[in-house]
Parts: sequence; C-alpha cells; structure tokens
Amino acid sequence: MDTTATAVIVAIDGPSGTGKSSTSKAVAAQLGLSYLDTGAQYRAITWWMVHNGIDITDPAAIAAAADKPEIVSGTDPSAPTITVDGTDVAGPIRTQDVTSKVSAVSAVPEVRTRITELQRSIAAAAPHGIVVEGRDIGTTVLPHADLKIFLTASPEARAARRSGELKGADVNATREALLKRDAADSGRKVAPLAKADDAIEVDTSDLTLQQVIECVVTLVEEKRATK
Ligand SMILES: Nc1ncnc2c1ncn2[C@@H]1O[C@H](COP(=O)(O)OP(=O)(O)OP(=O)(O)O)[C@@H](O)[C@H]1O
Ligand SMILES: Nc1ccn([C@H]2C[C@H](O)[C@@H](COP(=O)(O)O)O2)c(=O)n1
Repeated sequence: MDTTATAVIVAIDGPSGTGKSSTSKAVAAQLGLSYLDTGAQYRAITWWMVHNGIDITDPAAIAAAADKPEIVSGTDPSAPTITVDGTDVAGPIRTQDVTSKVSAVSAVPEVRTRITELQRSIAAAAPHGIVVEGRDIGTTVLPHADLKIFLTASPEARAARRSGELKGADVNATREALLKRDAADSGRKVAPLAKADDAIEVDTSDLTLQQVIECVVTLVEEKRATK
C-alpha cells in the first residue's frame, strides 16, 4: 500500500509550557502517526557538551563539537526515546543544569544545521506521517508541513503547570525562568521561536489538555480529508 499519499506532516510550535509535548504525543498516538520531540534533541546535544567538558559560553567550541555526538530519537508516541552515542539520556536531559544551558547551545548555527538535518530525515522516513514539535518547525524545519499549529498560553498558566510538575517549586521563580528561556529562544539570530504566517494559533490558557488534544485532532482530520 502506498502510505506516502496519505502521510500527514504536522508542525506544532510554541513557547515553553504551552502543552506542545503532551498534545503532540496524544494526537500522534490517537491518529497512528510518529512523534518527534525536537526540544529533546537540543537537550541531548547540550547534555553531551556539558558531559564532555565543552565550554558552553564559547560558541566556537560548541560549533567545533556539534557533529560529534550521535543522537537517535525513537518516534513511537507511546514510548518516545532519546539516546546519545547509545546512552539513554531521557532522564539527564531534564535536569535544571541542562535546562539552563540549552538555549545557549541551541543558538549556535552549526548545532541548528546538524539537528535540523536530522529532524528532516526523521520526518521524511515516517511511514504514516508525523507530529513534530518545537520552536522553528513551521518556519524552518518543515516549512511545507500540511498543518502548522502555534500553541500559546499566558505566563501565569504556564508557570502554574510547570510548578505542578516540579513539586513545591516557586511559581514566580518558575515564571521568570520560563520567560527568560522564551526571550533567548525568540531573540536568537538563526531560526528563532516564531509563529509561521500560515500557522493556526491556539491559546491554551483556559483549555484543558483534553480540549487542546481534541482541537488539534479535528484540525489534522480535516487536513487529511482534503489531501
Ligand atoms: N491545556 C492544559 N491544561 C493544563 N495543563 C496542561 C495543559 N497542557 C499541558 N499541560 C501540562 O503542562 C505541563 C507542560 O506541558 P508540556 O510539557 O506538554 O509543554 P511544552 O510546551 O512541551 O513545554 P516545553 O517546551 O518546556 O517542553 C505538563 O505537566 C502538562 O501536563
Ligand atoms: N525546535 C526547537 C526545539 C527546541 N529548541 C531549544 C529551545 C528550548 O528552550 C530548548 C528545550 O526545548 P523544550 O524541551 O523545552 O521543548 O531547546 C529549539 O531551539 N528549537
């Protein structure tokens, strides 16, 4: 059966804590699509830089090392995986240390070129289509995606969600950290966090996760029906 004719490519972008990962995973699982968390890839290369003693304040040092780690992403939405040189880094890439350094590493053009190529090859190989989530998917990685969604939410809603995850974390400190990372990701020169002109914006501040998932599933099904 020729599945490429019906394969659908969905790009979901937005700032931190807007619900990209939760929504993308659930939509992909419900519709039988692959799933790619591109933030996990940038976190993985950041983890490798830190682990190997690269000075992350030195863009030239990061650039020189950018093609060294082998990053592999598993795209099953019910069990996504991420390895670096064969090591499972799903846990280590979520530490505060990596979170505080990932914007600096992901701003280096050589890192973006390497990771963008990887993302495009994964999307092209997905047999039934894929949901790819990140910051620059609709604008840069997959500008011809069938459907582009840009998720937003107020800083207060996002901070409350993240504080709920990081048990006992101070909401104001969490809010400031989110906004600082958003500013760095939006302000970088290459492929900044941005809404593509043809993306559909969904403000999730007052929606439950289930409502957001239903909204995106409907949009994908409508798109599939007209392909
Ligand atoms: N609409 C929603 N209502 C309430 N909680 C939500 C909603 N969407 C997501 N969440 C919760 O908010 C938290 C952050 O969601 P998620 O990790 O999916 O966001 P994200 O945009 O992928 O963030 P990041 O870019 O930082 O990885 C999770 O705990 C998730 O369960
Ligand atoms: N397409 C992407 C995805 C992620 N990044 C960078 C910027 C983020 O702060 C960081 C971590 O992403 P998260 O796990 O929070 O989704 O990775 C990017 O530059 N481009």
